[in-house]
Amino acid sequence: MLSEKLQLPVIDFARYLAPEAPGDQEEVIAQVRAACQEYGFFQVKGHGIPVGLQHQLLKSLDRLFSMPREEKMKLSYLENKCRRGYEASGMSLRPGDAMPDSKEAYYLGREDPVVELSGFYGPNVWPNIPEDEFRTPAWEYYQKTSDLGKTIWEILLQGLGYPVSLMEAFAKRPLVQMKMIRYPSPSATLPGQFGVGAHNDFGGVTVLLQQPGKDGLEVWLEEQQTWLSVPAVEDVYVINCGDMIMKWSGGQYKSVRHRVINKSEGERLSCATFWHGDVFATNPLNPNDPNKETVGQLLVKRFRHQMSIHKEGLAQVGEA
Ligand SMILES: O=C(O)CCC(=O)C(=O)O
Ligand SMILES: [Fe+2]
Repeated sequence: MLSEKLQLPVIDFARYLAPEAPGDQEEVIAQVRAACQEYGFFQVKGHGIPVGLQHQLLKSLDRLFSMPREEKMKLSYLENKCRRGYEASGMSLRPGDAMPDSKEAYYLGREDPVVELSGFYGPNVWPNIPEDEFRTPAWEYYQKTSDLGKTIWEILLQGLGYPVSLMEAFAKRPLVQMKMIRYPSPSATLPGQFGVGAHNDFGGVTVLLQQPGKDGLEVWLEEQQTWLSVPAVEDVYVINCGDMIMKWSGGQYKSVRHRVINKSEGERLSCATFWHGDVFATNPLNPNDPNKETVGQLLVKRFRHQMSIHKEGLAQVGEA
């Protein structure tokens, strides 16, 4: 079957980050544009994130999720204004899903000293683990993937003919959320239960690290009406566009449905960094867009019920 031979394009970012020949960067921009138009997803090598840091990050996830359940529950994201911290297995259920996700997760975001805008900005929650075993590698990794997310936004802008300078306003105080995830082994998963049920990512660019050798991510191919499995390859990132990008690019860049089924024996780790943009920024993918909806307003619309936003916070982002 055609779908069995299909694979998402693998794009070498070294040619964008450290071009050696004229036209190198333009080539990468064209490859990313084509992939986002066709699949809404692509893979990246030559991204500049050291493989040693990826290993350290996965080790820190292991360390975190191995904590006793009671200790993890003390860090619950539901108790936190900025929704940082721990989400237990069975907490995410999308409308129409038969069963909640089997995954457990831990959320980090920007490290701002005080809670602002009802929780859009604020400090992280750090587990009681020696710093060099969690906080230091996790934070370094957060920053590196955040840089990569920003680079991808720059490339997406240029793909539609816009200058990189638009990023100045868009990246003023960008909302960047990191979601560390552990999936139970297939034998500990209920029949019909997904690691993560089918969904579209909400916002901007997603930078995903899958634990090498632990396949699980599947992407919906509308034309073939089938799910495409994306192999978990060492040092290769999976990138995709969220709904905000699809909306703002007038549908030129796709946001595509995906899900996770842990296929390998044993647990599976992954880590996704979601790069959205400044709370007050408007559409950079069409600066003439008459719709002046902001990143913050779109986020509130989608997550109003999951966030701890009160009236005052809604007014502050212009969503009274
Ligand atoms: O764990 C994965 O491979 C993907 C997770 C995902 O799609 C998400 O958290 O939005
Ligand atoms: Fe996703």
